[in-house]
Amino acid sequence: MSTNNSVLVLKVGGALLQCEMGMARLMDTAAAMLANGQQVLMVHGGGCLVDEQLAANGMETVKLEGLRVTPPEQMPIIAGALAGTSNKILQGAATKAGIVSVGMSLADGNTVSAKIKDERLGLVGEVTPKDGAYLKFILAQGWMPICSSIAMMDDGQMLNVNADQAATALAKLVGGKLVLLSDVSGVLDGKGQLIRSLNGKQIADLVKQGVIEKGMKVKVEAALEVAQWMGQAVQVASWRDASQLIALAKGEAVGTQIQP
Ligand SMILES: Nc1ncnc2c1ncn2[C@@H]1O[C@H](COP(=O)(O)OP(=O)(O)O)[C@@H](O)[C@H]1O
Ligand SMILES: CC(=O)N[C@@H](CCC(=O)OP(=O)(O)O)C(=O)O
Repeated sequence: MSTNNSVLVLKVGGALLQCEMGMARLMDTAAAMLANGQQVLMVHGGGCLVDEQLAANGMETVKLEGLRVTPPEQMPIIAGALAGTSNKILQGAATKAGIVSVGMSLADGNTVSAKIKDERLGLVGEVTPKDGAYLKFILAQGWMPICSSIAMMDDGQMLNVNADQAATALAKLVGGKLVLLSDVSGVLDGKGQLIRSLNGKQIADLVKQGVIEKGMKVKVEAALEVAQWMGQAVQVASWRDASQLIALAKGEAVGTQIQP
């Protein structure tokens, strides 16, 4: 099991929240890591829960290159689904696994700076690292922060941040090792086969060919940014795959390695 000093930043995608067994397995893995002295920071999405909540309120989901267009009238529902329901579902699973967690969002503790990313996307945020004191305090207690991707501007306006991009900013802030866990075993090629390793040039080619698209495009670009920042590979793997979780806990490479 990995015992290095760096923080493990685990980002989990929203589909996990609809899989009781997946959550239990992941939290058991995290509990074992924490018991071993590994600091773990969990960052989560919840895109599918947002889709459901918007539909239940008669609202439409529009995405542009993997990012949700966020009109002001949708913000309360999106914040409720991400900072509320998704965050608390995960906290419940963590608690059940014996983990002491702190549910939080990007808006807490002066952790990041947030601004509007692109006017065409509405209230979608772009965040940069600001102050790591709050997170470091939580981590130093052996507790696990569980962070949603709702951020806030200086004027108090809430913003919706893509959760992979949220994880990017937090990984940079704590100088952590980033692992992006999704519902697929990693980046897949045109034939559905797992690609073990990718560099920036290969990513650009696969995006151009349309092999990497939507949420995965956002994900690999976020991964590449951190890989280059940290000078070490970022992993894209699956929370679904029990063997990948075991390998991850041992500090082994899993899924796709996004190379700096
Ligand atoms: N080349 C690819 N390899 C794997 N998944 C891909 C690829 N291109 C697009 N995708 C899609 O990206 C999804 C993962 O991105 P996303 O839905 O944002 O995940 P998450 O919610 O876990 O962050 C996959 O479920 C798949 O539908
Ligand atoms: C701006 C933007 O796209 N925000 C995302 C935030 C949640 C997310 O990223 O969830 P997943 O990790 O499950 O995809 C959204 O509203 O869906």
